[in-house]
Amino acid sequence: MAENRPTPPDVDRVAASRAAVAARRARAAVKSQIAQGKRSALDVLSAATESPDGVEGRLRVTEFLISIPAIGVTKMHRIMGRLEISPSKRLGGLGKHQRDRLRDFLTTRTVARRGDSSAKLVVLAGPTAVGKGTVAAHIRQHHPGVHLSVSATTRAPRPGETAGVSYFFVDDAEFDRMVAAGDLLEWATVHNAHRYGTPRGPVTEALNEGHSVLLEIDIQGARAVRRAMPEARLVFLLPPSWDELVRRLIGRDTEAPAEQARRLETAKLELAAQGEFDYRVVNHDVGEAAREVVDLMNLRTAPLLP
Ligand SMILES: Nc1ncnc2c1ncn2[C@@H]1O[C@H](COP(=O)(O)OP(=O)(O)OP(=O)(O)O)[C@@H](O)[C@H]1O
Ligand SMILES: Nc1nc2c(ncn2[C@@H]2O[C@H](COP(=O)(O)O)[C@@H](O)[C@H]2O)c(=O)[nH]1
Repeated sequence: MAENRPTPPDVDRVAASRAAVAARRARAAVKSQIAQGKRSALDVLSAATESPDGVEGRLRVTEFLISIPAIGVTKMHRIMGRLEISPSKRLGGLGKHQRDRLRDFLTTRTVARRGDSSAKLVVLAGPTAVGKGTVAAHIRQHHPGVHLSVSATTRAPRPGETAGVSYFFVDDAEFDRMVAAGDLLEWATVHNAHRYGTPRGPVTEALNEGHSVLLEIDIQGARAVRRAMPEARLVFLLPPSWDELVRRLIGRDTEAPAEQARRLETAKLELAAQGEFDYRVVNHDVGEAAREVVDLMNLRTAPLLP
């Protein structure tokens, strides 16, 4: 009889295995809440962030994604690759940038799937001097329903530009801080000169509140948004011709000749990237181009690229 009594190590093992079973059941319950729509994936991610060793924090990212309706194994692997998260990671073990990418992905997916046709993330990009800023300013003035993201930049203000409206003008140290804190949805060094970035918070907040958001950014930024938020619509603004683009750049008279030449070199590469975009809009007339872009925010009239 005495030799059948559990020894202390046996008792520990039994307790550990009971705890493991209970933890597995708790994780299965969370997954089924997500699958049945009783709990949002964003809510589970927030709980995992707050308490990395809690039930949600112990969920593997792979099982978390698969429990989301309409995400199967193939799609899950594609998403993991795009978000650059290794399959062994648990929600609570994600680095800040990985967590930000996952949250951005879930936010745009949620907005897109709730069928709110008025809430779209649209990226307007195109070569230098094509008129992105002019078209964006026209949209700000005539289409108040569109939320225009205000970028941060390390370049100095130009005459007529207003801090907090045209850009948030910051120094290098502040830009470094924003990058390190994960405050930027994307950022890039543009024309080999200054850094520009999209503040993350206002974009996700506006989308969650059901507003359309327009980002007027360069092509590197557009590519980064596509990676972070695949539901975003990418619009490429084209000049009526190369000569007109050159005329606009020189006519704007905001860059010295050397900088103009550098921007035109970049413009050739940027024009070659137009095929990566979902839509193209030719900027013959500012009002018409602005209307086309706004139409695209509701995905109504403009044709999809082949
Ligand atoms: N449809 C248009 N017809 C004629 N001129 C235009 C048109 N759109 C913009 N412009 C002019 O072209 C010049 C460049 O426009 P803008 O500064 O908006 O370009 P951008 O694409 O924002 O440039 P960058 O990327 O270098 O900041 C400006 O002088 C602007 O007034
Ligand atoms: N990647 C990003 N590019 C941005 C952002 N904000 C603006 N831009 C682009 O920078 C160039 C130059 O702008 P300028 O005002 O100095 O002429 C232009 O192509 C903008 O679209 C941003 O947040 N991210």
